[in-house]
Amino acid sequence: MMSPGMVFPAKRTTAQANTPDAETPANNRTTAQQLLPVQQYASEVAEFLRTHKSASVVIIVSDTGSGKTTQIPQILTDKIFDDYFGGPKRKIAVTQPRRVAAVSVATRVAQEFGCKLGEEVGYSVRFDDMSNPQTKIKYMTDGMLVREAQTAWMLEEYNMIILDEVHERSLHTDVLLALTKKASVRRRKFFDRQDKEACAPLKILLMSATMDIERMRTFWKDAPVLYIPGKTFPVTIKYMPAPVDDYTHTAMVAVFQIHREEDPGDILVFLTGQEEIEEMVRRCRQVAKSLPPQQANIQFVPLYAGLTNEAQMRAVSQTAASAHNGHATMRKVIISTNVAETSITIPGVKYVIDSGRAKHKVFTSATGMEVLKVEKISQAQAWQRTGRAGREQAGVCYRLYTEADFNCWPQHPIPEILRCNLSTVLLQVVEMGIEKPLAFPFFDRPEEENLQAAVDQLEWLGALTQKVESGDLVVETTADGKLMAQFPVDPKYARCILRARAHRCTEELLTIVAMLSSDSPFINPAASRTAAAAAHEKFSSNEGDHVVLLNVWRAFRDQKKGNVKASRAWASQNYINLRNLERAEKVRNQLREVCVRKKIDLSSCGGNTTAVRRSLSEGLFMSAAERLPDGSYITVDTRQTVFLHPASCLFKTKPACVVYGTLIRTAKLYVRELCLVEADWIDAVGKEYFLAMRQRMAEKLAGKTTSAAVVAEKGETSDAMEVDGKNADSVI
Ligand SMILES: Nc1ncnc2c1ncn2[C@@H]1O[C@H](COP(=O)(O)OP(=O)(O)OP(=O)(O)O)[C@@H](O)[C@H]1O
Repeated sequence: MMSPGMVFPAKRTTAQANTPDAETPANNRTTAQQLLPVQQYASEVAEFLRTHKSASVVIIVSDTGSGKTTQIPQILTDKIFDDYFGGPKRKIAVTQPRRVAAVSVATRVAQEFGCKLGEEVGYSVRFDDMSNPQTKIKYMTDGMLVREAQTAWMLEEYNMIILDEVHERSLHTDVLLALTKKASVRRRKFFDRQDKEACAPLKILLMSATMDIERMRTFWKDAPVLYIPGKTFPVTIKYMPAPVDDYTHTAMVAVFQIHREEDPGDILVFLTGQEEIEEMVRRCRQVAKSLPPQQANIQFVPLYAGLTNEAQMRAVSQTAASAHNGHATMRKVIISTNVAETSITIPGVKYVIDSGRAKHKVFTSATGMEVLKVEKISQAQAWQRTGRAGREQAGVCYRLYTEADFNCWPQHPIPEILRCNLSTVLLQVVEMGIEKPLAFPFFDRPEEENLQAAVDQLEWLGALTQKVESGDLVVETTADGKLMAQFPVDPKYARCILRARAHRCTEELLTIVAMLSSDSPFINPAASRTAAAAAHEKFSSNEGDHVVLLNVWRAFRDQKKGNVKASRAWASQNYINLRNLERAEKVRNQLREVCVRKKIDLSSCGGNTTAVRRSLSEGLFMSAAERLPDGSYITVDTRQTVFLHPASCLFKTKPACVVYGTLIRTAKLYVRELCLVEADWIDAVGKEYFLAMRQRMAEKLAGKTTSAAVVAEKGETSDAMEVDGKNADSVI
């Protein structure tokens, strides 16, 4: 709907748009760039910003694929904007909710800009920075910008922050919405006090194809909106005539039907999670083996957040094999989670298959549990997925749900901030000097109970103290909390590293936390599962999955003393993914740097893995489960029934007490990344916590407090891994 302040420029032709004048950004773009709607309206963008020069925030909305992410930042580097920015200095941060988008878009824009990646155009994602002080356009994950804000919350380094894909309402984007609002007010004050050199005003630009414009405008007090019309290429939408029971099976049928019947063009399939994707890739490869020779030109590539940067980039870039040059070519099928949902262009993709589902975090403050669940997506997300087709040519999107179903979905996703454990982000916010986190101007305020739960958790972890002053909750980070905030990991793992000082095993904990922050080091090829399992057996441990990771790391490190060739041979013999280990090594080096910088004692326990488990127990005591006499497991704090995940090395040994890294709900509530601990250890650090939690649960049961579920557990939550395959012979 049109709203006041929204500009609909008159349709322009390419020729008009490219007429150079002093008011129009210089046009040295390629023809492909010039054809993009955003480039055709470059002079309107300039006019819009000039008109609203004094506004700290502006909004640009245009269709998916029209050129917001790649073109707007480039246009803004033009010298005609010197006046707008208050001088020639230009540094623009463009945030993305996901790593793969930040890296792939930066790579593309560097090419278009004609520079080496990491120079004028760069990126910064967790554990990987390709930028330098001269970088003008820095694509970065929203999480990285929040991290930078920890040391400079006014973001003085930047003239402009572009919050891209703002519709997605990722946790960090929401923090940045509030933070940039505060920073822009403060910087304006500095500027007006003539401190112009020190701090230019901060400009904020919000972009998306599918944002809730009215709400954004309200939050920003009537921010002006520029709507850029125009599409790149049409995308035909096809719905299912009736609901499907098993979307992975239906997706597979659709893939092979497209391959058989439709024109060349790559296929992007949206599923929900790593296991489901790997399983579909495996089954597809199996089916592909029995295709007639003339149809054998098909390859399957997984894409999910846990893959290394390199593996992700391979999935999203056009390989020589899948280049469509007019001849019968290899058809690439990318099977992805929602990491490919926004911003990125995967060259060659003509068909999108959308399962209509994604794995979301759901947090219940009553139990303190954050669980990953498969849920239906929102309409905005469905449109973003559709938008991955039609970027280089006309496309088709197959929606594996009915139109009637789609029409009932919410328009926008539930913001992550309302559905996740807030402790990590709260620690960052407090470290920025925000002492009253409950009064932080969140775009959508998390329930007070949820915020309080996060503050409590951080207090239990020893990261902060809290007190009530004049009716406000005031928090202060402890010395340990300040250190914990330095590590780019969940505070509970930062606490494990800090506890390792007392047990003299910081080196080992750095390894484990780095390995947990990277993808699995194990390879399990379908064709040689038994051989792989036998090879992995030598790293096994009856102390838990963390010690297994440590064993792999130690074997890897010993191998590294030999030469590269020997290292490769070792990895291949042992079904180990060397790349993932190398990534873990990089992460480890960064964590170690934090220790060196902060003078955290670095010690090793050698073979004494009890020290390692003890450190883990002291960081993860809030995630502990114990065995009951009947062999089942419950969580120690809130007495929830859980199941040990079959992939854990402790699945068969059924220990009396464990701490765990993740909870995942499929048909059952599973705990994963298990470590064997003594009940006494967790009691020693968590006794008061357990008492408090049990008391709280008892009060709730007695109905003394109100309901605490943060998000109503709504929508279908079945996980495809648990659903029996149903026949769907033709879906398109
Ligand atoms: N890596 C790439 N390879 C080929 N073409 C690309 C690539 N990246 C971008 N493009 C082209 O640039 C166009 C604009 O992409 P861009 O990401 O800037 O659009 P957008 O408006 O930000 O889309 P979205 O809202 O989906 O993020 C794409 O439609 C595509 O034609």
